[in-house]
Amino acid sequence: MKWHEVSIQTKESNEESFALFLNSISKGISVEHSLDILKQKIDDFDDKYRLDPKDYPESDIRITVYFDETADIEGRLGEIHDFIESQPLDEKSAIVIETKEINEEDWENEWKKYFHSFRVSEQFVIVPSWELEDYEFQPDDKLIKLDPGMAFGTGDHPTTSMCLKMIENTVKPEHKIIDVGTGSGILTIGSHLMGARDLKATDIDELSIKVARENFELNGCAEDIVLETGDLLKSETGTYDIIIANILAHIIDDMIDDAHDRLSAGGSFIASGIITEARDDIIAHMEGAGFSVEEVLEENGWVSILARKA
Ligand SMILES: C[S@@+](CC[C@H](N)C(=O)[O-])C[C@H]1O[C@@H](n2cnc3c(N)ncnc32)[C@H](O)[C@@H]1O
Repeated sequence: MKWHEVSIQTKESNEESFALFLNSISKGISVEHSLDILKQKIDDFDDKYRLDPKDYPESDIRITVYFDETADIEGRLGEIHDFIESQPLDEKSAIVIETKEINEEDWENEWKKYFHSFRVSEQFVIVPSWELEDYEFQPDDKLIKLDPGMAFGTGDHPTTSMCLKMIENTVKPEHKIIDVGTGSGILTIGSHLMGARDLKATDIDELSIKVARENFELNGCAEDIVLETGDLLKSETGTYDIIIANILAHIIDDMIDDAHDRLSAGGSFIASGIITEARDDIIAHMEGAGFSVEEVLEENGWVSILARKA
């Protein structure tokens, strides 16, 4: 299978606007940071990784989207140019757009250049499958082994890492959990590492289901997880102690009432993928539906909310 790869280099301050827009016209995005930014974010980055500056974006970030071979790529590029024209973005004239056609197998190798092991929370460490042998972990580390393939969820996006922090503090072995929009499966794997064994992961995208299945096997947790294609909570009939969803604000908004219905008394809703501008509306909707908001994390224009059913 061939894919059209479209990558956009720009300022980090434009990430949120691009992420929202590109997620609305594609199945998912990846974001790579420049060497300067990575060095700020990851301790001892220089020592750990062999650095070839050619592998990293020259601008702050490079956002990449993939369209399958049947997509009207000229039309998509037109939409991207219209978006740039119409939005108040920083340093528009410096935005660089590049396109290329790639084979699926090549794509998997491209990923490996940019995706490295890193600590995402006190206990969770993300380790790509090809770095497993080299990673020197601490006794209390909980390793999420990952090969994200073409699914969203490497852990380096704040919407994912904030969920993992909430999972670390909330999930107990006795909890029954559903991860809606599982992507690479990362949040379900994190929940399994916290001891939960009654787990369900769903996604609307078949490719994510395939990647999640492979990652569950890589982490030795596939047997404890029901993995299914699904649209939000629409066909769910069970009751859960924790519902996790890292999608987008308007989609989270659509599922608040169903989440309340599907939670046991005292159950938790971990909702992420919410832009700061939508935070207050989402909180108001949650409170109106009968939730009490217990924790709000914010990073880089993104918000994650932990709400409890009374
Ligand atoms: C931002 S990614 C999150 C992936 C992963 N859970 C994480 O935290 O990194 C959102 C995921 O939600 C899925 N998704 C989007 N709309 C959905 C829907 N209506 N029902 C279920 N999944 C959906 C997408 O296919 C994508 O895999």
